[in-house]
Amino acid sequence: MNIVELKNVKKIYGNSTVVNIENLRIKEGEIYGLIGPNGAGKSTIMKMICSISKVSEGEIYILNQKFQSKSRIEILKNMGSLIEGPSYYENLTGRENMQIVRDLKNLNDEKIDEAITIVGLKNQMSKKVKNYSLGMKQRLGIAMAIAGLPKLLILDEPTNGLDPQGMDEIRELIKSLPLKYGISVMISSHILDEVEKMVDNIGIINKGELLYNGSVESFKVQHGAQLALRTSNNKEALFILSEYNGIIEENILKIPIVEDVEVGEVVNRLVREKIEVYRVYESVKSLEKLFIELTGKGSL
Ligand SMILES: Nc1ncnc2c1ncn2[C@@H]1O[C@H](COP(=O)(O)OP(=O)(O)OP(=O)(O)O)[C@@H](O)[C@H]1O
Repeated sequence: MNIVELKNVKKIYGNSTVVNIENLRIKEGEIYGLIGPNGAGKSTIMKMICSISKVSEGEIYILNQKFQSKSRIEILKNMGSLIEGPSYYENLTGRENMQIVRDLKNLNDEKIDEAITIVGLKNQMSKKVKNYSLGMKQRLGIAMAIAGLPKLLILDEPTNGLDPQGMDEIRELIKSLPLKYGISVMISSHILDEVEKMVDNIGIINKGELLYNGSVESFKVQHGAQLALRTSNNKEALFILSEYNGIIEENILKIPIVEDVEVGEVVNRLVREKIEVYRVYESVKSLEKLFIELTGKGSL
């Protein structure tokens, strides 16, 4: 089942269309990464999914239910979100903040304890939030969003500003949510390497449009896999294989991936020209590089 589906969704501000998505689907049980540079439209998409911002055109379905004013409250019960930072009270303790969430969401203490345990803040509840580290604050924000175990959790750049250890903790936490607690996750980021490690599928977005939607692996195969060769004379080899428009990077000759049969031919041609081939392997570009190629600019 799709947990989220966007059909021909547009967000228009005045004369500018900042989001224009024909089709975007997130399956139940997956972690989906929405990736794009600043201003690409990630927050706007998430806000529309959470019904914080109105859709200008098109339809959004959550768990196959169309978002309409009459179904809104029922649908929102199945969702938790953390968009534009958690909204906690710095001068209150973690527990007091969670008690506010308990009352707002009409939950019991058990549900609150469950959320606190999932995010690993059980021993930090009596501290005031202003004394929390940034990572702890993010985890508290996630606890607030997952209290009551919603079916879908929406996180806008949750690892922003965290140190590597804090990032790792949040990543591990997010990774545990679908299998252990049945929570599907939609997460946005402009730092691709971070997301790559935890998502099942990605949507690459630029200027409000979805440029790619699918697995990280098939994205790499479609856009990034190359044949890498280490030879006795890369420059000569590059010339011999000139029709491939290859490049030499760090002493490795790289050409766009060719069929298996063609790989043999490529090697044979080089050997015939007295070039020794020491190594042949498939090299995959980093998502960051692919992203720059696809959008024409860096993501940072
Ligand atoms: N209330 C608004 N009025 C007019 N334009 C807006 C409004 N909110 C957002 N935008 C525009 O919509 C575009 C998408 O913004 P959005 O915040 O969704 O991008 P983003 O991908 O989340 O980027 P960031 O990571 O910087 O938050 C931007 O060009 C932004 O200027």
